[in-house]
Amino acid sequence: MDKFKIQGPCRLAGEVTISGAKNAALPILFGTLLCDEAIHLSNVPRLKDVDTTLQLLATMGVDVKVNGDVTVLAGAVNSHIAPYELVRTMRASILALGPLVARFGKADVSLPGGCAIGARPVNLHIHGLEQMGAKIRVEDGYIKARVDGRLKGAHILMDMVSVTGTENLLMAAVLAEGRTIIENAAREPEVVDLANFLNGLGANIQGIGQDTLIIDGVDALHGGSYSVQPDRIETGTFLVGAAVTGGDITCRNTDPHLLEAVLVKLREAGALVETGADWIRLDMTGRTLKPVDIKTAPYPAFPTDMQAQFTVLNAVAKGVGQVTETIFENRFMHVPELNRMGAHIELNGNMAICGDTEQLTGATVMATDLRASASLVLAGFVAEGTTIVDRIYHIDRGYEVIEAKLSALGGNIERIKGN
Ligand SMILES: CC(=O)N[C@H]1[C@@H](OP(=O)(O)OP(=O)(O)OC[C@H]2O[C@@H](n3ccc(=O)[nH]c3=O)[C@H](O)[C@@H]2O)O[C@H](CO)[C@@H](O)[C@@H]1O
Ligand SMILES: C=C(OP(=O)(O)O)C(=O)O
Repeated sequence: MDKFKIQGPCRLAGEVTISGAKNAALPILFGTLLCDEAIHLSNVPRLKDVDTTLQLLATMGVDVKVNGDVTVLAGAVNSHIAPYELVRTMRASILALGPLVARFGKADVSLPGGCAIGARPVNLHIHGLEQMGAKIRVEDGYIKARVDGRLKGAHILMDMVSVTGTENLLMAAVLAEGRTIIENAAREPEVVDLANFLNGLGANIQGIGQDTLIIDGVDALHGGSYSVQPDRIETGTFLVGAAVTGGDITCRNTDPHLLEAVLVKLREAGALVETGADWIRLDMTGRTLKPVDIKTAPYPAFPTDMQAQFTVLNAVAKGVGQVTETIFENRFMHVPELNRMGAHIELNGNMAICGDTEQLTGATVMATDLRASASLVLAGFVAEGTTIVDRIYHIDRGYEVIEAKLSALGGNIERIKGN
């Protein structure tokens, strides 16, 4: 297993180009299953999760060409099965369910395995599809969905805000007969990107970006081209990196409107933040980092995928900052590791109280999920001495060439190849 070796302290400064968003690219790639004509996608990040998705599509008979951009032709799909071997490495594989059952009337998708950040059930995905007429059994670890003919439009009230749940039902509704209304839909920018992509192929979705989506089903989608939106979480991670190292960075090819809640908190933390149409600069030179209270919640509130990075910010800042996690019940796996590096963070239920830290010191640390791993890398830049971050396959799932981007910004980080 690969590891990162980080020699701290170091300061991040310079320019970095932001990649396409993982959490938008994945649903869009699964959305190509809805259409039998060629679809050309640009700004697709080169990530482990994208490779897994392309592999999954290929096992179903989809023709996939990667040449910088990605061209997908799902004209000759010959399998409706998403097998455990691939699904276990990536929870987003559940997004095969809606498109397969909508277009082919059948889908066997392995239940995603347990994940470190919480139980993450998929009851809302299943219940919504049942309301649209699918018969669903869970058997041998697989969700098996069947429908005779087309799915039927339905009025669906989701009792929790679920990002991939909304995406699955949205994709299913696009080819269903009649009108589907999804209430309490997720409003995350990645849901918006998926909906815009589908409308570009001839879908009829209204209410995009709002919590009620109205979808009038169409008989078929046509081919087309789409460029995936910038990754707001990658952007936010780099910005926090500059904030905690007293740095000065500019993120290019990004969109400040996608991370307003994060920028508010970075300014509150004392950073100078400037934005343009497609760039964000954060300058912390000579400024004092202040702790900020954050509480994660569905968009447009503060994103759970930025919680671990802000926990590091609070650990490093002078004073006490409170981090409340309301989305996932087990998303503080980075806290004991940060404490091993000298942080003073106390866990109390879904709250982390981050006290004053004299100086973080390098240590060997292990992370169990993607953003936790990223937060440990940022902590390594602040720490005095050598930090080894183990199990970085989590990072490779979601950050494109992260060590190259961070090195170019002055981060002293190298990958140690494992077996
Ligand atoms: C690939 C992708 O886009 N992943 C993102 C997506 O995950 P994901 O879509 O899995 O997260 P959800 O929005 O579904 O989860 C929100 C909450 O709803 C619960 N829930 C969800 C579905 C369901 O059927 N039943 C249920 O109880 C979950 O356990 C969780 O407590 O949104 C999360 C919340 O913004 C992000 O952290 C992930 O990065
Ligand atoms: C939790 C995340 O991803 P996933 O839903 O794919 O596990 C994430 O992107 O932070």
